[in-house]
Amino acid sequence: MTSVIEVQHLKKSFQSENALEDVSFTIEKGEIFGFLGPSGSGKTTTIKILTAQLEETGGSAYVLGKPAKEMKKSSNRNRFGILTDNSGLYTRLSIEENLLLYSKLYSLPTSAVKEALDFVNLYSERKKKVSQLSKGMIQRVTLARSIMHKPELLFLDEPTSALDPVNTTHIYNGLRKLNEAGTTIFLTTHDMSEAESLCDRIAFLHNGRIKAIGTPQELKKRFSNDTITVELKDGSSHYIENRTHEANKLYEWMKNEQIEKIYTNEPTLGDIFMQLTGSDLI
Ligand SMILES: Nc1ncnc2c1ncn2[C@@H]1O[C@H](COP(=O)(O)OP(=O)(O)OP(=O)(O)O)[C@@H](O)[C@H]1O
Repeated sequence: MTSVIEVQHLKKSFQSENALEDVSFTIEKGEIFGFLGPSGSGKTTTIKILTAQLEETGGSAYVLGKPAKEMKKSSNRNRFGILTDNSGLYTRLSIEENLLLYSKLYSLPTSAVKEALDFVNLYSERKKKVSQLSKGMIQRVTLARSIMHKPELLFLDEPTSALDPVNTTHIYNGLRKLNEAGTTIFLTTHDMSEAESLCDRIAFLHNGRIKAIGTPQELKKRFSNDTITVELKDGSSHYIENRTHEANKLYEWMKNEQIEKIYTNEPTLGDIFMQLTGSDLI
Protein backbone atom coordinates (compact mmCIF):
# COMPACT_ATOMS: atom_id res chain seq x y z
CA MET A 1 0.00 0.00 0.00
CA THR A 2 1.05 3.58 -0.56
CA SER A 3 0.76 6.18 2.18
CA VAL A 4 -1.17 9.24 1.12
CA ILE A 5 -0.76 10.99 4.47
CA GLU A 6 2.02 10.44 7.01
CA VAL A 7 1.97 12.41 10.23
CA GLN A 8 4.63 11.95 12.92
CA HIS A 9 4.58 13.60 16.36
CA LEU A 10 2.73 16.63 15.01
CA LYS A 11 2.49 19.62 17.35
CA LYS A 12 0.77 22.97 16.99
CA SER A 13 0.71 25.78 19.52
CA PHE A 14 -1.22 29.03 19.35
CA GLN A 15 0.34 31.52 21.78
CA SER A 16 -0.10 29.77 25.12
CA GLU A 17 -2.46 27.05 23.86
CA ASN A 18 -1.31 23.65 22.57
CA ALA A 19 -3.93 22.61 20.00
CA LEU A 20 -1.96 19.51 18.96
CA GLU A 21 0.30 17.86 21.55
CA ASP A 22 1.56 14.75 19.75
CA VAL A 23 -0.34 13.35 16.78
CA SER A 24 0.90 10.45 14.61
CA PHE A 25 -1.01 8.46 12.00
CA THR A 26 -0.73 7.16 8.45
CA ILE A 27 -3.46 7.00 5.82
CA GLU A 28 -3.13 4.55 2.93
CA LYS A 29 -4.34 5.11 -0.61
CA GLY A 30 -8.05 4.29 -0.97
CA GLU A 31 -8.95 4.58 2.71
CA ILE A 32 -11.75 6.57 4.27
CA PHE A 33 -10.11 7.69 7.50
CA GLY A 34 -12.10 9.40 10.24
CA PHE A 35 -10.80 11.77 12.88
CA LEU A 36 -13.33 11.52 15.68
CA GLY A 37 -13.14 13.97 18.55
CA PRO A 38 -15.14 16.53 20.51
CA SER A 39 -15.12 20.26 19.89
CA GLY A 40 -11.68 21.76 20.49
CA SER A 41 -9.80 18.45 20.25
CA GLY A 42 -7.69 19.65 17.28
CA LYS A 43 -9.48 18.22 14.22
CA THR A 44 -9.63 21.42 12.17
CA THR A 45 -6.09 22.38 13.15
CA THR A 46 -4.88 19.03 11.75
CA ILE A 47 -6.74 19.55 8.45
CA LYS A 48 -5.37 23.09 8.20
CA ILE A 49 -1.80 21.84 8.61
CA LEU A 50 -2.33 19.04 6.07
CA THR A 51 -3.70 21.53 3.52
CA ALA A 52 -0.98 24.16 4.11
CA GLN A 53 -3.27 26.72 5.73
CA LEU A 54 -1.24 26.51 8.94
CA GLU A 55 2.31 25.46 9.69
CA GLU A 56 3.15 22.94 12.39
CA THR A 57 5.15 23.91 15.46
CA GLY A 58 6.83 20.50 15.66
CA GLY A 59 6.88 17.00 14.15
CA SER A 60 6.24 16.31 10.49
CA ALA A 61 3.32 15.99 8.08
CA TYR A 62 3.59 14.53 4.58
CA VAL A 63 0.74 14.67 2.09
CA LEU A 64 0.87 12.87 -1.28
CA GLY A 65 4.55 12.19 -0.65
CA LYS A 66 5.49 15.85 -0.03
CA PRO A 67 5.82 18.05 3.05
CA ALA A 68 2.31 19.36 3.79
CA LYS A 69 3.37 23.00 3.37
CA GLU A 70 3.97 22.27 -0.35
CA MET A 71 0.22 21.74 -0.80
CA LYS A 72 0.08 25.53 -1.32
CA LYS A 73 1.80 25.18 -4.70
CA SER A 74 -0.57 25.33 -7.65
CA SER A 75 0.87 22.07 -9.04
CA ASN A 76 -0.39 20.30 -5.90
CA ARG A 77 -3.62 22.27 -5.39
CA ASN A 78 -5.56 20.25 -7.97
CA ARG A 79 -4.52 16.93 -6.42
CA PHE A 80 -6.74 17.42 -3.38
CA GLY A 81 -10.15 18.83 -2.48
CA ILE A 82 -11.20 20.45 0.76
CA LEU A 83 -14.47 21.17 2.50
CA THR A 84 -14.33 23.49 5.49
CA ASP A 85 -16.61 25.92 7.26
CA ASN A 86 -15.18 28.79 5.29
CA SER A 87 -17.08 28.42 2.01
CA GLY A 88 -15.40 31.23 0.06
CA LEU A 89 -18.39 31.29 -2.33
CA TYR A 90 -19.48 34.40 -4.25
CA THR A 91 -22.74 35.25 -2.51
CA ARG A 92 -24.14 37.43 -5.33
CA LEU A 93 -23.74 34.62 -7.87
CA SER A 94 -25.94 31.55 -8.22
CA ILE A 95 -24.90 28.06 -7.18
CA GLU A 96 -24.31 27.15 -10.82
CA GLU A 97 -22.33 30.33 -11.58
CA ASN A 98 -20.06 29.65 -8.62
CA LEU A 99 -19.38 26.12 -9.81
CA LEU A 100 -18.87 27.26 -13.41
CA LEU A 101 -16.25 29.75 -12.26
CA TYR A 102 -14.50 26.99 -10.39
CA SER A 103 -14.67 24.62 -13.36
CA LYS A 104 -12.92 27.25 -15.49
CA LEU A 105 -10.24 27.72 -12.86
CA TYR A 106 -9.47 24.01 -13.00
CA SER A 107 -10.04 23.70 -16.79
CA LEU A 108 -12.86 21.20 -16.26
CA PRO A 109 -15.56 20.47 -18.83
CA THR A 110 -18.97 22.10 -18.16
CA SER A 111 -20.40 18.60 -17.61
CA ALA A 112 -18.45 18.51 -14.33
CA VAL A 113 -20.82 21.16 -12.96
CA LYS A 114 -23.91 19.02 -13.59
CA GLU A 115 -22.17 15.97 -12.11
CA ALA A 116 -21.21 17.91 -8.98
CA LEU A 117 -24.74 19.35 -8.62
CA ASP A 118 -26.19 15.84 -8.82
CA PHE A 119 -23.65 14.65 -6.26
CA VAL A 120 -25.06 17.06 -3.68
CA ASN A 121 -28.67 16.88 -4.84
CA LEU A 122 -28.84 20.56 -5.88
CA TYR A 123 -29.40 20.41 -9.65
CA SER A 124 -32.99 21.66 -9.48
CA GLU A 125 -31.92 24.59 -7.27
CA ARG A 126 -28.85 25.57 -9.28
CA LYS A 127 -30.20 29.04 -10.23
CA LYS A 128 -30.55 30.20 -6.61
CA LYS A 129 -28.20 32.91 -5.42
CA VAL A 130 -25.78 31.82 -2.70
CA SER A 131 -26.94 34.75 -0.53
CA GLN A 132 -30.38 33.06 -0.33
CA LEU A 133 -29.16 29.62 0.70
CA SER A 134 -29.51 27.86 4.04
CA LYS A 135 -26.43 26.71 5.96
CA GLY A 136 -26.98 23.11 4.81
CA MET A 137 -27.25 24.17 1.16
CA ILE A 138 -24.04 26.19 1.41
CA GLN A 139 -22.35 23.13 2.88
CA ARG A 140 -23.55 21.10 -0.11
CA VAL A 141 -22.34 23.69 -2.66
CA THR A 142 -18.94 23.76 -0.98
CA LEU A 143 -18.85 19.97 -1.06
CA ALA A 144 -19.78 20.00 -4.76
CA ARG A 145 -16.89 22.36 -5.41
CA SER A 146 -14.45 20.20 -3.43
CA ILE A 147 -15.15 17.06 -5.47
CA MET A 148 -15.60 18.63 -8.93
CA HIS A 149 -12.06 18.00 -10.09
CA LYS A 150 -12.14 14.37 -8.82
CA PRO A 151 -9.21 14.80 -6.46
CA GLU A 152 -6.90 11.98 -5.38
CA LEU A 153 -7.39 13.09 -1.81
CA LEU A 154 -10.38 14.76 -0.19
CA PHE A 155 -10.40 16.56 3.17
CA LEU A 156 -13.83 16.95 4.73
CA ASP A 157 -14.20 18.92 7.95
CA GLU A 158 -17.55 17.91 9.48
CA PRO A 159 -19.09 17.24 6.03
CA THR A 160 -22.70 16.72 7.12
CA SER A 161 -22.93 18.89 10.25
CA ALA A 162 -25.67 21.10 8.75
CA LEU A 163 -27.52 18.49 6.69
CA ASP A 164 -30.88 16.76 7.13
CA PRO A 165 -31.02 12.93 7.14
CA VAL A 166 -32.09 12.63 3.48
CA ASN A 167 -29.21 14.73 2.19
CA THR A 168 -26.80 13.09 4.62
CA THR A 169 -27.62 9.66 3.15
CA HIS A 170 -27.33 11.06 -0.39
CA ILE A 171 -23.89 12.51 0.39
CA TYR A 172 -22.71 9.29 2.09
CA ASN A 173 -23.61 7.30 -1.04
CA GLY A 174 -21.79 9.83 -3.23
CA LEU A 175 -18.70 9.72 -1.03
CA ARG A 176 -18.64 5.92 -1.10
CA LYS A 177 -18.80 5.98 -4.93
CA LEU A 178 -16.05 8.59 -5.10
CA ASN A 179 -13.93 6.43 -2.79
CA GLU A 180 -14.59 3.32 -4.91
CA ALA A 181 -13.36 5.30 -7.91
CA GLY A 182 -10.05 5.88 -6.09
CA THR A 183 -10.33 9.02 -3.92
CA THR A 184 -8.77 8.74 -0.47
CA ILE A 185 -10.89 10.56 2.11
CA PHE A 186 -9.84 12.15 5.39
CA LEU A 187 -12.81 13.36 7.37
CA THR A 188 -13.32 14.90 10.75
CA THR A 189 -16.49 14.45 12.72
CA HIS A 190 -17.88 14.28 16.20
CA ASP A 191 -20.74 12.15 14.92
CA MET A 192 -20.03 8.53 15.81
CA SER A 193 -22.68 7.09 13.48
CA GLU A 194 -21.08 9.03 10.62
CA ALA A 195 -17.67 7.61 11.52
CA GLU A 196 -19.04 4.11 11.80
CA SER A 197 -21.03 4.18 8.59
CA LEU A 198 -18.35 5.76 6.37
CA CYS A 199 -14.89 5.08 7.72
CA ASP A 200 -12.54 2.15 7.13
CA ARG A 201 -10.44 3.32 10.09
CA ILE A 202 -10.99 5.79 12.89
CA ALA A 203 -8.65 7.77 15.15
CA PHE A 204 -10.01 9.12 18.42
CA LEU A 205 -8.63 12.59 19.14
CA HIS A 206 -8.75 14.17 22.57
CA ASN A 207 -6.95 17.31 23.75
CA GLY A 208 -4.56 17.20 20.80
CA ARG A 209 -3.55 13.55 21.27
CA ILE A 210 -4.63 10.36 19.52
CA LYS A 211 -6.09 7.95 22.04
CA ALA A 212 -6.72 4.94 19.76
CA ILE A 213 -6.72 4.02 16.06
CA GLY A 214 -8.33 1.08 14.28
CA THR A 215 -11.25 -0.13 12.22
CA PRO A 216 -14.59 0.33 14.00
CA GLN A 217 -14.76 -3.48 14.39
CA GLU A 218 -11.23 -3.74 15.84
CA LEU A 219 -11.91 -0.94 18.30
CA LYS A 220 -15.17 -2.52 19.44
CA LYS A 221 -13.43 -5.87 19.90
CA ARG A 222 -10.48 -4.30 21.73
CA PHE A 223 -12.75 -2.48 24.16
CA SER A 224 -15.42 -5.16 24.50
CA ASN A 225 -15.96 -6.61 27.97
CA ASP A 226 -16.78 -10.05 26.52
CA THR A 227 -20.29 -10.15 27.92
CA ILE A 228 -23.56 -11.12 26.29
CA THR A 229 -27.19 -10.38 27.02
CA VAL A 230 -29.72 -13.21 26.94
CA GLU A 231 -33.44 -12.48 26.63
CA LEU A 232 -35.70 -15.36 27.70
CA LYS A 233 -39.17 -16.21 26.46
CA ASP A 234 -40.59 -15.27 29.87
CA GLY A 235 -39.55 -11.66 29.15
CA SER A 236 -36.56 -11.57 31.55
CA SER A 237 -33.19 -10.25 30.43
CA HIS A 238 -29.80 -11.56 31.74
CA TYR A 239 -26.31 -10.06 31.54
CA ILE A 240 -23.87 -12.96 31.16
CA GLU A 241 -20.14 -12.76 31.84
CA ASN A 242 -17.55 -15.08 30.33
CA ARG A 243 -17.32 -17.51 33.30
CA THR A 244 -17.89 -21.27 33.68
CA HIS A 245 -20.93 -21.10 35.92
CA GLU A 246 -22.51 -18.56 33.56
CA ALA A 247 -21.90 -21.00 30.67
CA ASN A 248 -23.79 -23.68 32.61
CA LYS A 249 -26.72 -21.31 33.06
CA LEU A 250 -26.71 -20.63 29.32
CA TYR A 251 -26.56 -24.36 28.57
CA GLU A 252 -29.62 -24.99 30.78
CA TRP A 253 -31.64 -22.25 29.06
CA MET A 254 -30.70 -23.62 25.64
CA LYS A 255 -31.56 -27.20 26.63
CA ASN A 256 -34.99 -26.09 27.86
CA GLU A 257 -35.59 -23.92 24.77
CA GLN A 258 -36.12 -20.86 26.95
CA ILE A 259 -34.06 -18.42 24.89
CA GLU A 260 -35.70 -15.68 22.79
CA LYS A 261 -32.60 -13.69 21.80
CA ILE A 262 -28.83 -13.58 22.48
CA TYR A 263 -26.58 -10.67 21.62
CA THR A 264 -23.06 -9.45 22.41
CA ASN A 265 -22.76 -6.27 24.47
CA GLU A 266 -20.60 -4.38 22.00
CA PRO A 267 -19.52 -0.92 23.11
CA THR A 268 -20.51 2.00 20.87
CA LEU A 269 -17.76 4.30 19.63
CA GLY A 270 -19.07 6.80 22.20
CA ASP A 271 -18.64 4.21 24.99
CA ILE A 272 -15.07 3.56 23.85
CA PHE A 273 -14.28 7.26 23.80
CA MET A 274 -15.68 7.54 27.32
CA GLN A 275 -13.51 4.60 28.46
CA LEU A 276 -10.42 6.20 26.93
CA THR A 277 -10.88 9.78 28.02
CA GLY A 278 -13.55 9.90 30.71
CA SER A 279 -15.53 12.36 28.60
CA ASP A 280 -18.26 12.42 25.97
CA LEU A 281 -17.64 12.87 22.26
CA ILE A 282 -19.83 15.94 22.07
N1 LIG B 1 -6.19 30.50 15.25
C1 LIG B 1 -6.22 30.08 16.50
N2 LIG B 1 -5.75 30.83 17.52
C2 LIG B 1 -5.77 30.40 18.81
N3 LIG B 1 -6.27 29.21 19.19
C3 LIG B 1 -6.77 28.40 18.23
C4 LIG B 1 -6.79 28.79 16.85
N4 LIG B 1 -7.33 27.78 16.13
C5 LIG B 1 -7.65 26.81 17.01
N5 LIG B 1 -7.32 27.18 18.26
C6 LIG B 1 -7.51 26.38 19.48
O1 LIG B 1 -6.98 25.07 19.27
C7 LIG B 1 -7.81 24.08 19.84
C8 LIG B 1 -8.22 23.09 18.76
O2 LIG B 1 -9.09 23.74 17.85
P1 LIG B 1 -9.69 23.03 16.56
O3 LIG B 1 -10.45 24.07 15.81
O4 LIG B 1 -8.60 22.33 15.84
O5 LIG B 1 -10.67 21.98 17.23
P2 LIG B 1 -11.80 21.06 16.55
O6 LIG B 1 -11.59 19.69 17.09
O7 LIG B 1 -11.78 21.23 15.08
O8 LIG B 1 -13.14 21.66 17.15
P3 LIG B 1 -14.62 21.87 16.47
O9 LIG B 1 -15.24 20.49 16.39
O10 LIG B 1 -15.33 22.74 17.44
O11 LIG B 1 -14.40 22.50 15.13
C9 LIG B 1 -8.99 24.81 20.48
O12 LIG B 1 -8.74 24.94 21.85
C10 LIG B 1 -8.99 26.16 19.80
O13 LIG B 1 -9.46 27.17 20.67
